[in-house]
Amino acid sequence: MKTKLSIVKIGGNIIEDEQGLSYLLELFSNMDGLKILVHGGGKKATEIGNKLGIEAKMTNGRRITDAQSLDVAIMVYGGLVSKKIVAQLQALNCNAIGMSGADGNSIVAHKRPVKEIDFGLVGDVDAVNSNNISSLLNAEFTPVFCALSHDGKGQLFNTNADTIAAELASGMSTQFETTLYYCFEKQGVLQNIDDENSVIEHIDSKKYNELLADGVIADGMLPKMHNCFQALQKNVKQVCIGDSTMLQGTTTNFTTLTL
Ligand SMILES: Nc1ncnc2c1ncn2[C@@H]1O[C@H](COP(=O)(O)OP(=O)(O)O)[C@@H](O)[C@H]1O
Ligand SMILES: CC(=O)N[C@@H](CCC(=O)OP(=O)(O)O)C(=O)O
Repeated sequence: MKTKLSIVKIGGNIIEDEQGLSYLLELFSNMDGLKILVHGGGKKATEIGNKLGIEAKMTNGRRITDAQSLDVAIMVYGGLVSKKIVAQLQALNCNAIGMSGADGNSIVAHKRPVKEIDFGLVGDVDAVNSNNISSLLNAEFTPVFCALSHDGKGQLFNTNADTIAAELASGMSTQFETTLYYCFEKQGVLQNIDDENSVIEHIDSKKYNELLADGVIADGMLPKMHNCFQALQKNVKQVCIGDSTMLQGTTTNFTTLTL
C-alpha cells in the first residue's frame, strides 16, 4: 500500500491576511503524515512590482510575464513569500524547506508556446522529479513550493501556483496516495457566489460540466477546477476545495471532487 501524501495549496487572499495565514500554517503544521505546501502570491507580486515601477500586465486576469515581471516573481514568490512562510512553519516545529522548481531540479517546464496570446516567460510543466522530492520527505523535511519552474538550462519560469500544486500531486502519485487540497477564502465551491452557505458538497465530471454550462464557475475558479480535474485524471486520489478549517479534519463543509 502506498504512503499517504497531502499537498496543500494556499492562494493570494490567504497570503495577504496575516492572521488568516498564521491560522492556516498552524493547522497545516498539525496535519499528520507527509505533506507539501504550495503557495501563490500573485497579489503580492503586483503590489511589490508597482512599488518598483514595474506594473503588472494582465490579459483576462492572467499575468503576462516579461523579463522584468519574472524578476519580480522570483523575488516575491521565491523570496519574500516563501521565506516568511518557511520561518513561520519552523516556529511551529514543522521542518519546512523553501523550494522552487529549479531547486533539486524538482519541476521542469518549457516556455508556453505563443498562440493567440504571448504569455511571456510562463512555464508549462513537463516533469516532476518525484524521486528528489521523496528524498526530502523521507528525510522529514516539509517542502514549501512557490510558483516557479525551470527549463534545466538556466531559465526560470512563472507557473501558476494552482498548476504547480496539481502537477506536483499527479507527479507524486506514482509513489504516494495523494490528496490535493486547494485552500482559499471561501468554504468551498459555491452554487451562488453571493451565498457563503451554498457550498457544493461533491463535484464529479458530469456536475462540473453542468456548473460550467450554468456559469456557476467563473474567474479564478475556472482554472482552479480545470487543474483539479487534470490532477484527478492523472491518478490523484482526491481533490478538496475549501477554507483553512478543511485541514483540521473535523469539518466536512468543503467541496470534494472526483472523476
Ligand atoms: N462558484 C464559485 N465558488 C467559489 N468561488 C468562485 C466561484 N466562482 C468564482 N469564484 C471566485 O474564484 C476565486 C478563487 O480563485 P483564485 O482567486 O484564483 O484563488 P486563489 O486565492 O487560490 O488564488 C474566489 O475568490 C471567487 O471570487
Ligand atoms: C503564470 C501565472 O499565472 N503565475 C501566477 C503565479 C502566482 C499565483 O498563482 O498566485 P495565486 O495563487 O495567489 O493566484 C502569477 O504570476 O500570478
